[in-house]
Amino acid sequence: MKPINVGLLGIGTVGGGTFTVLQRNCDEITRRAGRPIRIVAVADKNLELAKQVTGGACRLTDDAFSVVTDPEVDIVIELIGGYGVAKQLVMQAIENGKHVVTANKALLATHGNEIFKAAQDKGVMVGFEAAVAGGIPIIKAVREGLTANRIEWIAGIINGTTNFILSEMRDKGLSFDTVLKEAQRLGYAEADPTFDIEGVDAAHKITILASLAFGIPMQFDKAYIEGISKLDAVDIKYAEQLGYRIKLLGITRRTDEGVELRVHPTLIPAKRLIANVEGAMNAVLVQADAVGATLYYGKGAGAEPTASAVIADLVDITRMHTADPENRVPHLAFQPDAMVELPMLAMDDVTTSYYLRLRVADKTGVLADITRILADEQISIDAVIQKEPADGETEADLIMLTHQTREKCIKAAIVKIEGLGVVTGHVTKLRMEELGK
Ligand SMILES: NC(=O)C1=CN([C@@H]2O[C@H](COP(=O)(O)OP(=O)(O)OC[C@H]3O[C@@H](n4cnc5c(N)ncnc54)[C@H](OP(=O)(O)O)[C@@H]3O)[C@@H](O)[C@H]2O)C=CC1
Ligand SMILES: N[C@@H](CC=O)C(=O)O
Ligand code: NA
Repeated sequence: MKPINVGLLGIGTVGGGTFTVLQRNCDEITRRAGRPIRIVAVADKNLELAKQVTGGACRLTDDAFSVVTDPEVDIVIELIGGYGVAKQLVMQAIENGKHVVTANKALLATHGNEIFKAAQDKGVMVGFEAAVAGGIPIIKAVREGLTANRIEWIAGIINGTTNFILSEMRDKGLSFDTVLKEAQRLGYAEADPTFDIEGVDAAHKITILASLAFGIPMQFDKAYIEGISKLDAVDIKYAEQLGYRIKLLGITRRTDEGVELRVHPTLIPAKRLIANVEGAMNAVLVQADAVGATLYYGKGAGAEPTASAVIADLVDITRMHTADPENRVPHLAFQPDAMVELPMLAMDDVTTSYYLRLRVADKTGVLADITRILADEQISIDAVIQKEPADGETEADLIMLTHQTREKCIKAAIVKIEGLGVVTGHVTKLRMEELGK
């Protein structure tokens, strides 16, 4: 059977893993794809690295544009990253009639609408399984496995680096910087690790999932994003005492008023499976009307787990290569008037429960003042813990869990609470999600 020819752009962590797994499992992959998948060209700025990984088994170049114009290439795999040259390469590959596989969630979340439109017009496929939750086949699950369902919400631990940092800090008492360096050494972190830490990478991924789930265009610019850099170890401890774990979650939910799209540290009941996802592992919980809740768990980062998803797309495209473009699985389920029917919800209008931590004077009447402010904003309290002041101190931590309320109400209450003379400094606010019954 005639092989399908692949051009690989970028042979770093994921590119290297892809080359290795394709070679190692060559026979099985060929059998499953129905024909051999052959890497005919590799482009990387570092030719020495390319030589080392490939053993010189194919054409090597430092000019990625020569690969996307190469008439011999059927599928281009983009594993360079970023939105600059990667976008030009992907657009040129499509323009030249080549199918594309990419792990680049930053590129898709910000330019996906343009890329998928170009691919649709040209009748080529764009595979992006590796772009969300690495090796977990979540794109396939949402696009194909759950296709009968009306998806209600998706919540996921979709950044391995931050989950690894939170787990290692909690379990081993290691410092943030030490664990981040380890995540970089293990190849989990983005080229710019602030994308991981500040929640941007998770926001890219949840933007893609929201598009797939609700049939809306990618709207990364409307995502609310808060990372873990301001998370305090004391809140992780108090959350545990209250029976919760703090995880950086990407959440998207269809409500009557619009679509929520948000990333922030979130308290989750410790008994939920997803609360026990540790290290660089990812997990995505999908709530859908027919099937109910389904949970997908696995490695979201690293060379071979991500390669597994890249190669799954290669095999898919190889199988569908000859199918009529009109009858392939659509890239996304775009609906022309989805924007009107399903506007994106501003963060102020999102409803959730909250964990509040305040530093208060150890005086009578303090709690009454605070609860009055919350009541004025129609916020009801679920639980309160007041810590004893440490020896020699006159202030103590007060932790409150609220029932569901709107973000704008909690913000208004916090402004008033911070204005009380008995409250020192800022109120720490973390969001909570029950994620099931
Ligand atoms: N690492 C992971 O676990 C995961 C990564 N991803 C995504 O996969 C993509 C690749 O990530 P990763 O493999 O970690 O990144 P790496 O930095 O390890 O690999 C990228 C490679 O591309 C090379 N490169 C950069 N610019 C060019 C260019 N203009 N022409 C040719 N080669 C170039 C780099 O060379 P040099 O180093 O010399 O710049 C490097 O070898 C990114 O989009 C990332 O977000 C997705 C899921 C998981
Ligand atoms: N930096 C990302 C890599 C995979 O997408 C992560 O840590 O999850
Ligand atoms: Na995936």
